[in-house]
Amino acid sequence: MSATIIDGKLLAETIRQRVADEAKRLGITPGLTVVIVGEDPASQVYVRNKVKQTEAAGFHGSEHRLPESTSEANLLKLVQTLNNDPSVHGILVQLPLPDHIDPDLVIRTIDPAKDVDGFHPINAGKLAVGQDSLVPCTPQGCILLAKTVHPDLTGLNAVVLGRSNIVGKPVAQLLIQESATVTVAHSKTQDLSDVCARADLLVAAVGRAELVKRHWIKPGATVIDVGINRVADGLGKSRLVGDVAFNEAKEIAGAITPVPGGVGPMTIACLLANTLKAACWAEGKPAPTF
Ligand SMILES: NC(=O)C1=CN([C@@H]2O[C@H](COP(=O)(O)OP(=O)(O)OC[C@H]3O[C@@H](n4cnc5c(N)ncnc54)[C@H](OP(=O)(O)O)[C@@H]3O)[C@@H](O)[C@H]2O)C=CC1
Ligand SMILES: Nc1nc(=O)c2c([nH]1)NC[C@@H]1CN(c3ccc(C(=O)N[C@@H](CCC(=O)O)C(=O)O)cc3)C=[N+]21
Repeated sequence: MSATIIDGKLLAETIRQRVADEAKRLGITPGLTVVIVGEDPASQVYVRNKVKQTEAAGFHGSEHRLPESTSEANLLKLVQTLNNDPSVHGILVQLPLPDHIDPDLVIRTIDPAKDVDGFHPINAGKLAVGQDSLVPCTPQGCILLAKTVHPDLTGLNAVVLGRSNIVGKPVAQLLIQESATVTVAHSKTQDLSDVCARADLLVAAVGRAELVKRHWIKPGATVIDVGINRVADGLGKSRLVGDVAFNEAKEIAGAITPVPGGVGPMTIACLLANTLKAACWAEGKPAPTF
């Protein structure tokens, strides 16, 4: 039997529409600023989509492109200027940054109230202790996609493959909050395929093209594929694949997200939702949830 393909593009569209409607209803024009240093190709894809969708939602979008050679001090100065600009409700500094810039220092410099990525230690800490915060976008997207299959995640055996601060760890935090039973696997995990094969819900966020094979998946499981990996298509061009070998995985999974068209679009939808939340806080209005 072939798995249900979870349509992230469609759900993302629905959420973006709701966010746009709420902003309009509240009479707020949220402002989102993206800062990009250098020319990382993954970031280019993300920024292209983001800019289109920010404007389509009626938000104010702006972009700062800095050359690869920009100094850390220069970037920190820009972040401080944006922190002090009341028309900017959300600040996103594209990662990865060039090697001469410390990403943790940059993240810590962003005002936590404008940290729409949810990467600041204040926001990571609030998420860990269950306080209202700006929650990382991709992990929020993963939960919303999983809930299209399992509206209640209580008691499910969830395996998160990957333990990064931006995806794996916050996904695990959100799943704990949803009362799933959570295992976090990573590059030091023994018997990785067996661990994954026990999952009712498998979230793959490793950044290894098509690492997760058919036999890693429990029959009927729900698979959320976070990976965005660009590989050669053999015809001199490139295509995107996930961390899951989709064609074989869909033969055994109960439901699976595609790449593209799965988690990626949800990340941007949740970014807009976070920006609206930050704007509501700034204006002293109650923030809607999605
Ligand atoms: N769809 C979207 O919106 C987004 C997609 N992404 C994509 O998600 C993927 C993961 O991103 P990110 O979390 O930033 O990546 P990181 O490289 O920061 O983390 C990767 C994690 O996977 C683990 N890992 C790597 N290789 C293996 C392996 N062979 N076996 C087991 N575990 C392994 C690492 O383990 P260890 O800790 O032991 O090193 C680490 O915990 C990437 O493809 C990225 O492009 C990222 C953000 C948004
Ligand atoms: N500070 C920061 N925050 C991030 O959230 C962040 C980042 N830096 N750096 C790069 C990664 C990667 N990422 C993606 C988000 C959406 C798509 C996306 O929209 N993908 C679509 C389209 C892909 C295509 O067709 O080109 C899809 O999967 O369907 C891709 C990649 C966010 N990231």
